[in-house]
Amino acid sequence: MHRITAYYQADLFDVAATRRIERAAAAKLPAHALMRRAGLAVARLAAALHPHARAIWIACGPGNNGGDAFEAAAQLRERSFHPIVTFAGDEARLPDDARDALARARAAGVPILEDAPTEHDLAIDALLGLGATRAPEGRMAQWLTQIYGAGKPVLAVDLPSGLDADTGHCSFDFGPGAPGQRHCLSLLTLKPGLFTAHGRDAAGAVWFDDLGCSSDGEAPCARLAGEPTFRPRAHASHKGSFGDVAILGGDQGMTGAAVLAATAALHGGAGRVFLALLDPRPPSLIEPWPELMLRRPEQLALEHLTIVCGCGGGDAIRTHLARVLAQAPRLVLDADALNAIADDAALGTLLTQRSQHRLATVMTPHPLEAARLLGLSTAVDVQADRLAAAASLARRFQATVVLKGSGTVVASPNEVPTINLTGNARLATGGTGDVLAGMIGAALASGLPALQAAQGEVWRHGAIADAWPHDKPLTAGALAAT
Ligand SMILES: NC(=O)C1=CN([C@@H]2O[C@H](COP(=O)(O)OP(=O)(O)OC[C@H]3O[C@@H](n4cnc5c(N)ncnc54)[C@H](OP(=O)(O)O)[C@@H]3O)[C@@H](O)[C@H]2O)[C@@H](O)CC1
Ligand SMILES: Nc1ncnc2c1ncn2[C@@H]1O[C@H](COP(=O)(O)OP(=O)(O)O)[C@@H](O)[C@H]1O
Ligand SMILES: [K+]
Repeated sequence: MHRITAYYQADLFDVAATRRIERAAAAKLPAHALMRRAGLAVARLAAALHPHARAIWIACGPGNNGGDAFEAAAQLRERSFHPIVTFAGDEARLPDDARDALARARAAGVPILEDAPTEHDLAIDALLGLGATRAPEGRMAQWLTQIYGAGKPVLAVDLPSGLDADTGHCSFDFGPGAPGQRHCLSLLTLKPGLFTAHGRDAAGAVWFDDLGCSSDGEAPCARLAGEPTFRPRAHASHKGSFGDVAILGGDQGMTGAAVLAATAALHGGAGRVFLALLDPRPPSLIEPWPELMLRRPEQLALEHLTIVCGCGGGDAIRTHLARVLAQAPRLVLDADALNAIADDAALGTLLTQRSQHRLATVMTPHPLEAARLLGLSTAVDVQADRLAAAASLARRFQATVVLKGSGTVVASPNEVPTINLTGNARLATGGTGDVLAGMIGAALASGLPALQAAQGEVWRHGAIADAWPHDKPLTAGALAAT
């Protein structure tokens, strides 16, 4: 068993694959062995995290997720803890493994109660796991509110109950947990829903135990990206070795977005950075950055540059897009460039054709921009299945897609998508997306392929935010200059 961190690379499996892995594993083992292992893992983690917990409330549901926790209750009782089980199910309809585990909990002397205890030191959420088919209601919903709203530590078995394992979509509002308060032990496989959309808030710290079973032969539906490899700079290098980036954006009133992308590209290591503002009379925003070189948009030699296009672009970006899409060898499309493409099928076709000409493209939509590109009405439709949305955009436009937000997804045609675990809600402040676009531009300019550039810079952008001092405000300007 180990804790999952942002540094860790791992395969993620959806519910269908996990079910197949479970069946294959169970077929090779004696009856109930898998559930005993699962219960033991839960008990060990609970004891390790909260060795002094007196009252441990274990809320068990009607399926095998509850079964895992009956077994954990028996194991905790044998270790001299005082678990109290409440059961939201029908004993006569329990699956075989869970019925056996319930008998073991009773034999160990664990009280099985109807009502939630008035107080607890630790709650174990085992109401629903992979088999959740609808929103928890009635007693289950009430217990979940008590478990996640009490401000007390929670350990979720396999999944926070009601969290969709494939998508991270929640049918129950878990709200945010205090740091260190929520833990989730994922069993047999790691599931993508724990790491994106609402998953990170609901689960808190994720732990993994494969129960001694192999997932070989099953294809992962996604991967945790893990830390990118460090790219050393050769001593024998010069500014031409790291490429030229041009930022094309910054219409009237939005020049700041383009300046943020430019300064991020500069600090991201680009050899030279050109700033081509769309605002014909820009305010003197760039004075603190003498390294930036100002150009008119039509002066840019597109065919020799890495272009970051669209930050603060407004409507004015539309007149430049056809030329940029046709000529730029390496291109990051952000913000208003994406909105323009969503509105204009001819631009969409030019974008799709780039891959045939071996021109590298990274698109960096937030959920609403992704929805527009997919012809969906709201960001909620994208958030309902972020992996599918990113993969669908990558396929449609034959480009690398960075779908931003908690658990940023990076997808490329014919590649397993990755989920990034760096970053936090302090990034939810204006301009941080422009900074990311500039960073990816610098990585593309240095010669990295689109997918590698996107994965690496998404990781670094989030890692900077994670390391940000708590007493210092995180602004996009400061982030760009780091
Ligand atoms: N077998 C083993 O050895 C191992 C099993 N493992 C464990 O098993 C878990 C999967 O178990 P599972 O398939 O039984 O599904 P689980 O999530 O417990 O519940 C299904 C039940 O809930 C019900 N139900 C659904 N939604 C509901 C709602 N909103 N409100 C109320 N009821 C609702 C649903 O009823 P139905 O939808 O059919 O009406 C059905 O009765 C997995 O997550 C892992 O913890 C692993 O540790 C490996 C070892
Ligand atoms: N809650 C969050 N957790 C992790 N990252 C976040 C969160 N909120 C925002 N971010 C990151 O911050 C950036 C915001 O980008 P974007 O939405 O384009 O904002 P803007 O247009 O203001 O630059 C993205 O990289 C996104 O992934
Ligand atoms: K659960």
